[in-house]
Amino acid sequence: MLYGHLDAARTRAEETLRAVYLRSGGTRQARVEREVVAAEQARRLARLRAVERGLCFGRIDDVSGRTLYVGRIGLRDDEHESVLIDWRAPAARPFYVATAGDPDGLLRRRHLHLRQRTVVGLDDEVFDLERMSDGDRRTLVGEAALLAALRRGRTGRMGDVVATIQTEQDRVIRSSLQGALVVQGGPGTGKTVAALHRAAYLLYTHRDTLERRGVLVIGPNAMFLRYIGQVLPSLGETQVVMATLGELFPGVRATASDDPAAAVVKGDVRMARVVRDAVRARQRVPRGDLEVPLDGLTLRVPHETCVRLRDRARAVRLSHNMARKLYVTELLKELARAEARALEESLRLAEMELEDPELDGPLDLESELDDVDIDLAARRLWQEPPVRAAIDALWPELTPQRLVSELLSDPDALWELCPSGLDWPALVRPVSAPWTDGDVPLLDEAAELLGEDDSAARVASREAAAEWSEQELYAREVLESTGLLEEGVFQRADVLAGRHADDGEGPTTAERAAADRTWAYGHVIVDEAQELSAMAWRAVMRRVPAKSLTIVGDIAQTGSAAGARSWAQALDPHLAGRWREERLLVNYRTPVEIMRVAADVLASVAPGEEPPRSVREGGAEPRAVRCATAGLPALVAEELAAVGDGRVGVIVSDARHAEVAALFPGEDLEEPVVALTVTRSKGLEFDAVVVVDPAGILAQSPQGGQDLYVAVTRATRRLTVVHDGDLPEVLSRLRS
Ligand SMILES: Nc1ncnc2c1ncn2[C@@H]1O[C@H](COP(=O)(O)OP(=O)(O)OP(=O)(O)O)[C@@H](O)[C@H]1O
Repeated sequence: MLYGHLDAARTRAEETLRAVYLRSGGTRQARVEREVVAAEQARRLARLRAVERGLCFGRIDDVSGRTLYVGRIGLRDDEHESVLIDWRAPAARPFYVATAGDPDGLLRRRHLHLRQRTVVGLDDEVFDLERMSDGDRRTLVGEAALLAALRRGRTGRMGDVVATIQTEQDRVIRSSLQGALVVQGGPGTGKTVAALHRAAYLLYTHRDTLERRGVLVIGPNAMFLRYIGQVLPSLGETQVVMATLGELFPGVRATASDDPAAAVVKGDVRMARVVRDAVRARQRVPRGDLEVPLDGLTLRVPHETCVRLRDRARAVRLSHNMARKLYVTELLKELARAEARALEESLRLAEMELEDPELDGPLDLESELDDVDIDLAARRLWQEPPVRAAIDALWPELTPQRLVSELLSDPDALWELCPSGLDWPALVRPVSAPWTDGDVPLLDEAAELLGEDDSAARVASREAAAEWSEQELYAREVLESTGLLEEGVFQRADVLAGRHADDGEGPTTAERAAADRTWAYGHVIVDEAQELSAMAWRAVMRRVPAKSLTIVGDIAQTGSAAGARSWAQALDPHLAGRWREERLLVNYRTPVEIMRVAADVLASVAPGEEPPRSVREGGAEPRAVRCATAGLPALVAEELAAVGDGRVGVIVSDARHAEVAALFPGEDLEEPVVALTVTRSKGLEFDAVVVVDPAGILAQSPQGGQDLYVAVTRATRRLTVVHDGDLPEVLSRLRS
C-alpha cells in the first residue's frame, strides 16, 4: 500500500516536471517561477527515487489507539492525510526513544523487514500487553531487529541504520544544533553512524540555515570518506561537503605524511606564533639606507625612514598583503623624493664641472615637487624593475604556500623563530617537498595572516549582493503568486532565492563552500576527532564561526602523537568549557569474545577506562598464530572461506606494510581482502581481521598501545593475530 503512494507521488512529480518543461516563453517572472517549480520537483523526484529500498521500517501503536508508520521520507495520500512519517519528524521520535521503563506513550513498536517491496520479517516490542487488543496480541512477532541488522555481512561500505537507531544514539542525533556536542564512545559504539544520521536530521530540521551555509564532515582519510560516503545519500541528503583535514585548504592536496616527531611540532599550538613571526620577519628594513640604482642614479631612502614606513604599515593591523599596498604607496613616494634629490645632486656635480656662471645658487628640486608630481613619479617608478625588486625584498607579496615551504626549508629561520623546547630540526625538509596533513593548519594560519588583495572580489561580491536582492524580490513574487508559501513548502523568500541560485549550471552550496577557504559552515562534524592536533583545531574552528559542531571520537584510540589526550585539552582553548558530552556505551561491532582481548589492551593504555559492552556474542574464539609472512596467503584464504561473502582486513605494522600489501594488492574496501596500516584502518570494519606484527604495532610510536586497540577492534566476527616473534604480553589471553 505504501509503495502505491510512493509510485503515485513519483508519477505526480514526473508529470509536474514534464508539464513545466513543456511550457516555454513568457515574462521573466514566469520563467523564474517555472525554474523554481522545476528545481523543486526534480529534487523531490530524486528523493522519492532514492528511498525505494526499505521505504518503511517501523510502526508504532500508541495508547490513544493511533497507528503510525515510520519511514525514510514522509508520504501523504490523496486527501493529504499522512500515511508515512519521516524518521526525522517529531512524531517519529517515540519509535527511537521508547524503552520498557519509559514507553513514551507507546503500546507497541514494530520493526518491519522488507526485501524489495515485500515484508519478509517483523519484530515486535510490547510495552503494555494489558492494553493491547486480542487481535493485535495474536499478531505479535519477536525477533530482535537490531541483531538481525548486525548479522548482515560487511559490504565494504557503511550502511544507514535508520531502522534500528538505539535510544542513546537517538539522543545524539536529535541533540540541538546550537553549540558543540562531543560524542565519546569506544570502538563500534555507532559514533560515526550516529553523527551521519545527525547530519541528515539537522538538514531536515534546520533546512533554512543549513542549506545556505552547508554542512562539513571531516574524516581521517579518503578511504574512510569513501566508506561512509553512501550513508547520507541513502538518507536523502546530498548537500554535504566531505573532506579530510588535508583537503581543507583549497588548491592544496596533502599527499605525504609526517613522521611522529614532525607531526608533534607542526601540531603544537606554539606554531601559530612561529608562523606569525615568520610573516613579520618578511617585513624587513635594509641594514643601512635603502639604495636603489636607477638609470645611473642611486635613489637613497634613509634607514630611519624605512623603519618608520614599515612600522606605520604594521600599525594599520591589516593582513600582510593588504598592508603591503600602503607600504608600497608610501615607499614609492619616498623613492620619488629620493630621485629628485639624486637628480639634483647629479646636476650640482655637472654644474661644478662646467662652472656655468648662469646656474648660480643651489637647486632644490625636492621641495619643488607637489603631490601630483610625486604621484606621477611614484607611478613611473613602480614600473621600474630595480624598484620592484627592492620593494619585493623588503615587503614581498606572499602566498601561504610560499611562506610555509620557504620557512620549513630554512633551518636558520626555524632556529631563530621557534621557541626553545620546540624540536625545530624535525621540521626541516626540501622546499619542494609534498604537502602533508600537518602542513594544512600551518597554511591556513598563514592565509589568515597574509590575507589576499581582495579588492576585485569585493567589487564582485557587491554586484552579487545586488543580484541577490533582485532574485529575492522575484522569489517573493513567485511565492505569492504560486501559493507555495501557504502550503508551507518554503518559509522564506531568501531560501527560495538561494535554491533558485543553486539551480542549473551554477555550483551548488556544497561546491561553493568546498572551494572557499573562508566559507562559514552552518555545522561541522569531525569524525575520529581525537586525532586532531591543537593547530588542526584552530583551522577547523575558523570554518564554523557559530561554533555549531559535532565532535566524534574516542580518546582511548588516539594514534597521532599530536592528537588529543582529553577533550578538555583539545576543546577548551576554543570553547572555554562550553561543550556538552554524550557517551555511547554499547558496542555493535565487536563480539564479546574479541572484546575480552581488546579490554586487556585498553587496560594497558587507559587503566580504569571501561570498554563498551558488546551486543554480539557467540562469534569464533579469537586466536594467535605464529607464522612468517610467507604463510599469510594460506591463512587469509582460510579466513575468507570462513566469512563467505564477507570482507577480510589485514592490519599490519607500518614497518611491515609494504611487504604484506604486496601479497594483497587490493586497494578498495569492496574487494574481499585489503591490507592496511592501523592509521588507514581507523573507523573501518571487516567480517574477519588478521592483525600482523602486533609487537611492531606496539613499538611504532608512543601511541602504539592505542594503535593495537584500534587494530583488534575492527572485526565483526573473527580475529586472528599473526606473530613471528614472541606474542606481546598484553595479548597473553590468546596463548593457547
Ligand atoms: N543502531 C544500530 N543499528 C544497527 N547497526 C548499528 C547501530 N549502531 C551502530 N551500528 C553498526 O555498528 C558498526 C559500528 O558503528 P560505527 O562505525 O559508527 O562505530 P564507531 O563508534 O564510529 O566505531 P570506531 O570508534 O571504531 O570508529 C557499524 O557497522 C554500524 O552500522
